[in-house]
Formats: sequence, structure tokens, C-alpha cells
Amino acid sequence: MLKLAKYLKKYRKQVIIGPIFKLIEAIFELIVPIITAKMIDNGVRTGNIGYVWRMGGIMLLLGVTGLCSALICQKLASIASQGFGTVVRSELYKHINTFSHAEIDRFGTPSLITRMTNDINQLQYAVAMLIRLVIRAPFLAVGAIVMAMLVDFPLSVVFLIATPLIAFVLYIIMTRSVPFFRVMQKKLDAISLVTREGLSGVRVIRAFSKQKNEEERFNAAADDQTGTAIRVGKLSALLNPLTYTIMNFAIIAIVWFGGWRVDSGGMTQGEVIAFVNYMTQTLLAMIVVANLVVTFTKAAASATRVNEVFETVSSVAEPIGASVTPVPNAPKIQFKNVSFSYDGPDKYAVKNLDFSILPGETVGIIGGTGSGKSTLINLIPRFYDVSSGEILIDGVDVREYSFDALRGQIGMVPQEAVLFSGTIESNLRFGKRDATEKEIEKALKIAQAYEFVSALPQGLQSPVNQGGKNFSGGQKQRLTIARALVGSPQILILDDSASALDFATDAALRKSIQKETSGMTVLMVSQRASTIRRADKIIVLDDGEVAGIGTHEQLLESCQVYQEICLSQLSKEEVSTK
Ligand SMILES: Nc1ncnc2c1ncn2[C@@H]1O[C@H](COP(=O)(O)OP(=O)(O)OP(=O)(O)O)[C@@H](O)[C@H]1O
Repeated sequence: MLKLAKYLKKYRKQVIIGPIFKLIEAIFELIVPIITAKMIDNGVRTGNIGYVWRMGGIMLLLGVTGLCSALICQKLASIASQGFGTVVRSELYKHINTFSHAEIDRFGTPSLITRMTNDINQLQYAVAMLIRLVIRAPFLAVGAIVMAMLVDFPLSVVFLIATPLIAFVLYIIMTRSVPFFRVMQKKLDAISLVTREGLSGVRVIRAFSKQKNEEERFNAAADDQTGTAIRVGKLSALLNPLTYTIMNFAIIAIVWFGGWRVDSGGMTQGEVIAFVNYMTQTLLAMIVVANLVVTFTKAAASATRVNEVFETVSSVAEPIGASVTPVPNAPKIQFKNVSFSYDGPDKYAVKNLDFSILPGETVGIIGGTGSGKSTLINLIPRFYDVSSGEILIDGVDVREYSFDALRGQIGMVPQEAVLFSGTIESNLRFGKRDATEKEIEKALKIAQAYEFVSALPQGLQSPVNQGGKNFSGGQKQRLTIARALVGSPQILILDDSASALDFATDAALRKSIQKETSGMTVLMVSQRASTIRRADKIIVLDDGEVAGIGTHEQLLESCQVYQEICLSQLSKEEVSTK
């Protein structure tokens, strides 16, 4: 938790001054029983109404001043805790943005979201409690005992017996329930995962009519969390009856022995009442301390989870102050004996990839599902770093480029068409804010999206809902292709990005990319042989390895995997005609 304290630096003033105001309130609270005692002994017992009014006035003044102090502290605590939460959240978000896909895969998006929301909320709450109660509660607990000793030392023996007993009960309950709080946070992660999957995959779930299954999955996760919460609840439910029983016995003892002391003239009635008040104050303050232990235990677990993210360094490091000079006449992209594994050296997703792509070439990448096509192209913009080997762009290792320089020359169209809420125009300008209307129009035309966008009543200003849900799969794909084309990238990578297009649109798209993007190096991943067969070069992947490289005709002659793919998808005539 201390590692996160640096984010409180800006709120040092609030963290120091806040507790002082709360301390003032606590001091006033400790004075009130003494005044009550005086009011009873000197006012009520003697019938001195004027004295009662004066003491009442002082109590009111103390109450109002205490309230003002509490409000000031509350405000300072809110400023510091909310500010702290905001700073940690934005720093964490910034840090997550430095992660490569490998770290995001490792944590999982739902867990990262829970850490950014629930865990930081927990920390925020702990900061507020730190300012409001961490000094006040122990001060009040100890202060009330000390005040009781000052009022009547012999009777304070009741405190010396009752408070360790209360502390013991609190200790037993806390040590048994605190581990459950840690478990509960993990279970919340599981609920978050099921919720996210269930909501983002709602269409698939409905299509398969599996709502019941999903509800059951959600209920299982929620029941699991509830079960733990109930177990903690049962333990916590013992807290008040046990501690109040001890306190009530202590009050009986105070009244009993206090009566004797009053009879023997050692104490006044008012002082006995003050004792009862101090007993109540001690107990309540001790319960607050116990709750603070819970709050800080939860916060410590949250801090560990947040720190885990902060301490994770991206496996894809950006070189500082990088500036590269392209090697003249080098291939545009070159893979030199590249292997990559997601989960350790035994299981390579791609292995010994070795090939070159020349500037302006259109390259098709084909292979069965899971053969490593997406992995191969994700290595180029360094979404992941190679496990061994080298990838060069213009003769320079991709690890020597700054991210801007590297990714700025690549237009990437991922497998899943992702659009952001806004307008069509804001989505198209995503990579190049200052794109001209002409550039946007050209990109839309190449991507075969111009017609349908122009037909929309609001054209480029048409709204895009979250995730582009108000567009069809094919429309979304065309818009994402257009978005990648707006910056006229030197390298265009299409990861099975035309899978939702009909054959005619797919053919028109390929034709226009070929015609309108001369000089652009194009990598086209596809499961369809018809999409890539006219490429200058085709790379055939099989189980992560290159099974063949060449033109359609060359591969038909030499590569069995390619022959099988073609024969399974194309008619004999299509296979043989260019
Ligand atoms: N994020 C990941 N974490 C772990 N393994 C992964 C990850 N992504 C892919 N893999 C594994 O790597 C291998 C290659 O996957 P990849 O997605 O590159 O194949 P692909 O040829 O693009 O498949 P498809 O055509 O189905 O998209 C597969 O065995 C897959 O299970």
C-alpha cells in the first residue's frame, strides 16, 4: 500500500490537516461527559437551573464546533481520496496502454477493469478513512479510558477488565473474517469475467438460445461470492451482540460499584454517568478500529492487485529517442528465422519464418485455422515481440523503431472489425486527424464503402454506436479498411478483413486495392484461396511453419498444403485459371 502513497503527495495538506480537525472533534467528545457530570452534580442535584443552562450552552457550543470540525475534515478527506483515486486510475490506465498484447492476455481484460474500478474504489475509501478515522478512533478509545481513570481511578478497573475482553472478541472475529475479504475480491473478478462475456457475446448467446446457461453461469459465480459474503456476514454478525454484552455487563458493574463509591463519598452521581458515557465511547471507538482493520485489509489486497499491474513491465519495450535510417534497396519487410511462442518455448505458434517482401508487393498469407497467420502479422507492428529471430522493415529491426515511427507506417485491419462510438468521420480520422476530405473519400472508395456511406442521410456524420453495432458485419469491415487507408500507410495489413464481404465486393475490393495503392506493400491474410490467389506472392502456413512460398501457379505445382486448400475451395477451372 505504501508504494501507492506517492500518489497522495499532491494531497499532503489534506492528509495532515484533516485528522487535526477530527482530533478537535474527538477532544470535544471526551469533554462532554465531564460537563454532563458537572451539570448533574452542580445543576440538577442542587436545582440550579442557571447552571444547567450554562452547561447546556457549553455542550451545544462544543457540539456545533465539533460538527464544523468534522465537516471540514470530511471535505478534506473527500478532496484527497477522490483526487488520489483519479490520479491512480489515470496513471494505471496510462501504464496499461504501454502493455503489449502479451501482458493484456496475461491479466485478462475483465481483471484489468475490476482493478481500475473496484480496487481503486477500495483504495479511495481507505484514504478517506485514513484521514477521518485512523487517528480519531484509537485516540477516542484510549482517551475515554484515560478520562475515566482521571475521574475515578478505582472504578476504572472495570475498564481495564472490559476493554481487553472486547479487544479479544474483536481480534478473534477479525482474524477469522479478514482472509474471506481477500477471497471475495478474487470472486468479484470471476463475476466480472462472466458478466463481460455474457454481455459482449449476447447476440451469440441468443442465437444459440443459451440465455439459461449464461444465467446459470452468472448465478454460479454470484452464488459463490454470496456464499463467502454470508460466511463473513455470520462472523461479523457476532461482533455487536458479543461486544455489547460485554459493554452492558461493564455498565452494570460501573453502576453497581459506582453506587458503592457514591455511598462512601468517593464519587458523585454525575461522575458515574460520565463513566457510563466513557464506556460507550470506548466500545464504539474499538468497533470503528476493528472496521478500519477490515477496510485496510481489503485496501491492502486491492493495493497488491493494483501494484501488480504497475510493476508489470511491457515485454515490448520502446527504444528511447530512437531514430532509424532505412537501408537503401532493402526488402520492405523481412522475417529472419522468426519463431514466437505465447506460452513458453515448448509450444511455438510460428516457427523458423524466413522470407522477404519487396516494396509495393501484394502478399497473400493462407493456411488452416490456428496455423499462425494472425500471429505472423501481429509480430510486424510489435503487438508481440519475437521469441527468436528478427523482423526488419526497410532493413532495420522493428525493435529499433519508436512505436510512432513503426506503427505510423502500418495500416492494420484486425480480424475483428472494431469501431468506436462517434461518427463515421471521427472513426475514419482515427489514425490521421488532419486527413483531407479527398483522402477520406479515396479511402472509402477503395474500401468499397463510399456508396453505402453516401446513401446514409447524414453521410460521414452518421452516428456510430458503441462497437459499431448499428452497422452490418460487412459494412464494419469496409469502414475499418477505409480507416486504415486514410493515412496512406506504406504497409497495409488485412487480417481476414474481408471475410464478411460477398464474393463480388471482395473481388472489387482486391481490384481497387491493387489499382489505387501502387507503392503500398499489402499483406492479405485469408482463409479464402480466391482472395489471395492473384497476389504477387503467397505464403502458405501449416502448423506455424512455412509450407510454401510462391505465386498461385508455383504453389499449385510445388506445395501440397496449398493444393489441398485450393481444391477444397475452388472448382478445377478456378484453380487452373489465372
Ligand atoms: N493470445 C494467445 N494466447 C495464447 N495462444 C494463442 C493466442 N493467440 C493465438 N494463440 C495460439 O497460436 C496458434 C496460432 O494462432 P493464430 O491466431 O495465429 O492462427 P490463425 O492462423 O490466424 O488462425 P485463424 O485463421 O483461425 O484466425 C494457435 O494454436 C492459437 O491457439
